[in-house]
Amino acid sequence: MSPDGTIRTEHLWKRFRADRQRMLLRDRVEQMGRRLRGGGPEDWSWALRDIDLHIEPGDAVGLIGSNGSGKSTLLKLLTRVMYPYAGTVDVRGRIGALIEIRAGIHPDLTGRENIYLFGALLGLKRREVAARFDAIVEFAQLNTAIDRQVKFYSSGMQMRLGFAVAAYLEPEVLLVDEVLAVGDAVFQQKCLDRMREVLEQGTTLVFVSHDLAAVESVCSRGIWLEQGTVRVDAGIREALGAYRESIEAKTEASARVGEPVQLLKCEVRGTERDSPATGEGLVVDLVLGGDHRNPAMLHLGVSEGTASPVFSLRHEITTKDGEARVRCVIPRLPLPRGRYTLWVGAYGMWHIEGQSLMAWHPAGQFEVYGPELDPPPRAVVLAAPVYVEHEWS
Ligand SMILES: Nc1ncnc2c1ncn2[C@@H]1O[C@H](COP(=O)(O)OP(=O)(O)OP(=O)(O)O)[C@@H](O)[C@H]1O
Repeated sequence: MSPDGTIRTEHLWKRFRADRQRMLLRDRVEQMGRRLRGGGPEDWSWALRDIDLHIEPGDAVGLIGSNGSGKSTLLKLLTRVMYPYAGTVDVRGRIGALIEIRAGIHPDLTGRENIYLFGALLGLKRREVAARFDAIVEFAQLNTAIDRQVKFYSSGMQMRLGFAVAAYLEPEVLLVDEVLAVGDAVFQQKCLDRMREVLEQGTTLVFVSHDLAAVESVCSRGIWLEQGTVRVDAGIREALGAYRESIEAKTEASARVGEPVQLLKCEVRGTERDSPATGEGLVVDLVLGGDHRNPAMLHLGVSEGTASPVFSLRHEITTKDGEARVRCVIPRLPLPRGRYTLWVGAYGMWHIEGQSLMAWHPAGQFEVYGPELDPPPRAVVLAAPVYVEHEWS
């Protein structure tokens, strides 16, 4: 028999009625028409297709993937708030889960009652819950609100209570979906710290988040879901690298034909040598084309792959005779060693300010040579890599 903390799924399939999703009027009319014509087969869409997973006790797994790829559905099947269409789910040991803010929290009960109820559901004795009660209230920063009915809590308070309960009642498996989306920065940091603590105690963690830096800082294994199937299951860096590359490729693939401003050429190099290096000069040469006569604002950004740049710069341009040549020189590049993506976009300044003339898109990748960043302490997540010149004495 597998030890507590093991998660195993075999040939897991889950489907939903497509018409259960939000429908437009035109979809409803079409659906009614189908029914009137004598029914016809129901529309199903597969949220998970043949998922085989094996997670060992103490593993820290980051579940990543675009919206609708099946991450939340997979967590719901693991907690059994939903059942699969086919296949088996086997999760050993007590499960602490924060899947939806309100999941498992009863609005008419007070915070205190919810904590005891949740503990009882996990099979803990009242005494065992009492021993952890103060830690939960302190973590969730609820103080006197703990004796108020949960329906009067803000969504942030409910989330804090939900996470504290899930993470402090010593589960053997902790499943966490997007906790970072609601809390403020300090609370996000506390959640990440707590996840690391429970991992050190041997708990198995499955963490879903779109905050890839946070996932990387907590997880050692990454599973990338795409359209309900496992696309990559590997070490966290490898999985995140592959996922980031695919995001870029997709953005690039969404063709920019027909836009008023076109990027005709883009070159990135160092000033001292061809390859850019930390603390040395960087030159970006761009040639833009198009028939846009009015001035436009050109934005240029550098990212680690996702559309959110580490920094962005802007410059006013005008395309004369259908062309504009722009050079941007950054005298001392503040980026550590790594692979980066250059993003560009152009936006209108007159008539309709901010109108997209060339959508924000990746224009190319470049490698930076130089020192690696000093690793931060375990409890800290770096949002973006910046190399800061410094001296110690
Ligand atoms: N209760 C439901 N009824 C109908 N369809 C659903 C239901 N729950 C999920 N789906 C569908 O299943 C697919 C997977 O959804 P899921 O919420 O698991 O994705 P996700 O990867 O968690 O997305 P996100 O990153 O947006 O949270 C989507 O197409 C979604 O519309």
